[in-house]
Amino acid sequence: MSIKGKVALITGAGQGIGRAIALRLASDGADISLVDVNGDRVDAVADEVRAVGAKAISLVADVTDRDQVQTAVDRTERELGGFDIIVNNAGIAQVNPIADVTPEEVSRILAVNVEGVLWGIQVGAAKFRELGHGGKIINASSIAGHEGFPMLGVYSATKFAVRGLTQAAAKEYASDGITVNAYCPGVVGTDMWVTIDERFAALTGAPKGATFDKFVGGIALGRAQTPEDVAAYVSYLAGPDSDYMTGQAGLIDGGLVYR
Ligand SMILES: NC(=O)C1=CN([C@@H]2O[C@H](COP(=O)(O)OP(=O)(O)OC[C@H]3O[C@@H](n4cnc5c(N)ncnc54)[C@H](O)[C@@H]3O)[C@@H](O)[C@H]2O)C=CC1
Ligand SMILES: CC(=O)C(C)=O
Repeated sequence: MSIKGKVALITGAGQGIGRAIALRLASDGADISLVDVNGDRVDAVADEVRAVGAKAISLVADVTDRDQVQTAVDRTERELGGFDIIVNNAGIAQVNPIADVTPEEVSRILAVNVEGVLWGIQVGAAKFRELGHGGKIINASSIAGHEGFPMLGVYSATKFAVRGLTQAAAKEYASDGITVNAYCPGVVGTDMWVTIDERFAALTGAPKGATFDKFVGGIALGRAQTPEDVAAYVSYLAGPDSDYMTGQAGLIDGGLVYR
């Protein structure tokens, strides 16, 4: 079944997993609103989406600012003629042992990974209600939202928080015909993992690439995940085949964490 004719907004769409989701939902038939703090990157992805044959707009917005999220959702509806799916994908990682975490770091990662998702849920659901129809809200959690990893403690806390928000929102918005689910990727070879690996190397003296290889070594399917692997699951969550699913945070990690 398809999402042909639907409009999807994706945050953090300038690269990595967000870019792959945009291209996948465009191939599935949706028009795409691409949101990121990096305007050049999101413009380039919009060109790629148009090459697939979908309509695309690129919007610069910081998900930590509710007003900017509101403007992005309003412009999406106005410029693409609807609003049906929001993917709250934008996120950042931080690597630090709990002993060394600073208040500034905590504030920043909570703002992006938790508040950013919260505003996307709140503003997105309000727009679905205003338009008088249901919708799909899809949030980025992680394997780190199911299991705490050393040096990734605060990041893990934010991704557990996304699962909590997803469950609560699923219950609050169910009667509006809005479903709320999360995706929990494993080890995806994006810039985020380059940064994580470099930071582990700097903190522990591990050779560059060793931390990434160690995580990948634990994956039952024997390879790192691609952004397209994640996008395939988000395609299911965005489409009608998942209409009877809400409040879930599914692991899509090649068999790394078992819950
Ligand atoms: N890469 C991985 O292995 C995994 C990633 N994830 C999650 O998937 C999501 C996407 O990750 P990646 O594509 O790997 O990351 P990435 O670092 O490659 O891309 C993130 C994008 O989000 C944008 N962004 C960052 N802060 C923003 C803000 N305040 N407002 C708007 N846009 C902002 C960045 O400019 C960038 O384009 C994140 O939520 C991440 O935590 C979850 C599990 C594994
Ligand atoms: C980047 C990430 O989500 C990890 C390490 O689970």
